[in-house]
Amino acid sequence: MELKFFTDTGLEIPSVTAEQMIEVDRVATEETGPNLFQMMENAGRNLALQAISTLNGQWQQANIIVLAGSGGNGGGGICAARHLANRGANVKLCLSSVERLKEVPAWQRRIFQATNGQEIAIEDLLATDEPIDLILDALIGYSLRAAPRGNALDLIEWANRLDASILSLDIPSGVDSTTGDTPGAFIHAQGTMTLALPKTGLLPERTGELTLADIGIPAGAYAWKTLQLDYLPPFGDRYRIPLTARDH
Ligand SMILES: NC(=O)C1=CN([C@@H]2O[C@H](COP(=O)(O)OP(=O)(O)OC[C@H]3O[C@@H](n4cnc5c(N)ncnc54)[C@H](O)[C@@H]3O)[C@@H](O)[C@H]2O)[C@H](O)CC1
Ligand SMILES: [K+]
Repeated sequence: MELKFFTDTGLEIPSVTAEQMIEVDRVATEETGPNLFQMMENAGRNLALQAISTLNGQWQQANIIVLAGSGGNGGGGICAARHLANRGANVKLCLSSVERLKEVPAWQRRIFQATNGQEIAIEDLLATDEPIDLILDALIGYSLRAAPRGNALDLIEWANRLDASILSLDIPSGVDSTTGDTPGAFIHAQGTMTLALPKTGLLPERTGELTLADIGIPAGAYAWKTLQLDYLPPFGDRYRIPLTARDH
């Protein structure tokens, strides 16, 4: 099945495999900019705003949990947790693998530690009986390898058992971003905010409501000789736009 993705103004946005998205990231970081810190900041800020919209005016009373992995996906989640905490939201951050945190997500964590938001250990989160309104899923993005295991698996199963609504960053954790396959457990998301371009595996039955977020990548990166994507900037005066996937 091949999916095509359209904005709410009817513009088609090219979709990319994980391999192509990794090349977009390489072109951005090595050739054109923005660098990883800048892209992740845009990802996290957009995710915080998307969380606030999802909570429909109730965000100041809501209990929000951010689940963050050790890579780029987790870094965007930690950044969103900071933006929410900076606005006085009640947000707790749970890291699936503190010891494997990569450099840029570790930097995000360091900044988060200066907010009023709290970090919560996995054991405490799994045992909590506090009501939870919204979970931000930033455990695994396009670098999923095989079925989720270890702490990531425990957190995916925990999140799916609750009544809370789940908003995934880039792709629901456990879903293969190129094929949409699920080699094992995966997050059952009500919404997914994907970054920069839709991924070929963002099947509507897996993503829930799909949103595309601008992380500041310029048209010249998409037109780079190794990519040559047919891309028209879709955002206008917005940073997040609804996307619809259609089967072709
Ligand atoms: N231009 C962009 O779109 C940008 C995207 N960003 C985000 O970064 C992720 C990709 O980041 P990466 O560091 O490559 O890895 P992930 O976060 O996807 O994965 C993290 C981590 O997960 C572990 N893992 C993989 N498979 C499993 C498994 N089966 N079980 C348990 N754990 C698993 C593995 O150890 C990885 O290290 C992308 O999706 C975007 O969200 C950037 O933030 C900005 C630019
Ligand atoms: K995710």
